[in-house]
Amino acid sequence: MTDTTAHALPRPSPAQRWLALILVSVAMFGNYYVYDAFGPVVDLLREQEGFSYDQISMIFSAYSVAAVLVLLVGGYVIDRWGTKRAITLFAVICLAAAALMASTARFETMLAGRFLLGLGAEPLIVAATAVLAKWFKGKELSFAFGINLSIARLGSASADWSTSFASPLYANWQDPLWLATGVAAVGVTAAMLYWTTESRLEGRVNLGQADATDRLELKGMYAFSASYWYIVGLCVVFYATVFPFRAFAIDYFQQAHGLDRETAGMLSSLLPVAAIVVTPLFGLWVDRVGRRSLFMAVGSLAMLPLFVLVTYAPPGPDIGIWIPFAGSAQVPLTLLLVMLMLGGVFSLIPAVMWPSVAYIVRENRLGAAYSMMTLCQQIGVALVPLAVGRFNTAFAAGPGNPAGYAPGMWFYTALAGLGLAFSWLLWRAESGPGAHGLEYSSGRKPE
Ligand SMILES: C[C@H](NC(=O)[C@@H](N)CCCCN)C(=O)O
Repeated sequence: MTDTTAHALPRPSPAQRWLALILVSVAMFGNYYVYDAFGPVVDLLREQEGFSYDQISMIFSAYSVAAVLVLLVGGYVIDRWGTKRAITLFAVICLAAAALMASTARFETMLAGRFLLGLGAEPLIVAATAVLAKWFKGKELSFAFGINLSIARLGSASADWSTSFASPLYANWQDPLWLATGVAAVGVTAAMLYWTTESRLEGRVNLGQADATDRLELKGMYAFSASYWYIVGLCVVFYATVFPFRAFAIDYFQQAHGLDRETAGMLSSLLPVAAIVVTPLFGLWVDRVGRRSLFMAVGSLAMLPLFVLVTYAPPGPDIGIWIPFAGSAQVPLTLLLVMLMLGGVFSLIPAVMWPSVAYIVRENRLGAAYSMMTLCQQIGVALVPLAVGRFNTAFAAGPGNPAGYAPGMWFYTALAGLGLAFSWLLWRAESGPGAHGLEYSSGRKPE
């Protein structure tokens, strides 16, 4: 179909747009569920299969190594195959990865499974973004992105909640991973339904053309401003702290704080649950008042004491919590407050940080800017768990020696300090003459 013929067609109706959004979001739900299904079985792999913390960290990092490699070529696949085929292909890769990880407790197989997951999951996120741009461009695009991310985070929370609603499966390490494979199959089904939907509507509605994927080319990166690189720095240390902490959190709460798996799962789920609810609200607030770099600095400052608190502060009284789908539990006040604070930071920083790039980088370089940011993010997320695993092993962390987890927590604190330094540098740059308007609601200094 020529561009002129496409423009003569009507834009998709709201019902058609929302159907596309739901299908793509279910595919993302499956993606995030599989990613986070590994954390709740860490203790079982250690106890039943004799995995060391070093091996667990390597498995976790294999995702990011694959992500770094695939981010360099993922855009080409999407361009060549089109979003509807690409999204299905990547969802099938996630399904194969989930099945491989569930199939056997051989270290090399698990490593390969997690690597395969990185090859499928990261370009699936890129393809999902391209799909939303196609259907929602000029119509509630930010809101659609927000809903998509909230449904994806529901996948993360559900993986944590599975320690409650699927507790009989946790008699062994394998069954929870088969459940994750089932969820990945639901994701593939959603991706295929999306393929059918788009194919049926082709020639009947004007789906326009998502902007050609602005590929990641290393030449030209020097042209990005210092403010962009400060945001990238914050992105790296922020996610390299939060994602590895989440990966080890359920095991950590069990071993170092004596919680049972269900309670540890519920506590860990507070992070994505808070983000589901609060991220869009922070987004709306910041759009209204601006002050983006200040908000990032405040988020970084709030994160700084949390890992020290969780290590050294007295647990305080037990508090009853209730979470839908997971049930109720008694959790120590200190852990509850720390997780709520971290949930707040996990809502605030992503809500402000990702959109801020759009104010700093020219529109035609945005794709490359986001790809570079994600690539750097994944390098950090690959390296930090290896370091934390090394600390845990070297200091013999375990239920008999909870103090052995402290060096890992100090490492997270050091990263949070680095995040504060990056956001302070950004705030300083954005308060001076070369500012990009991050501090203004409109993104521009009022005349
Ligand atoms: C928006 C952001 N997404 C990412 O950082 C992805 N590159 C990695 C997602 C890993 C799966 N849980 C986010 O989730 O905040």
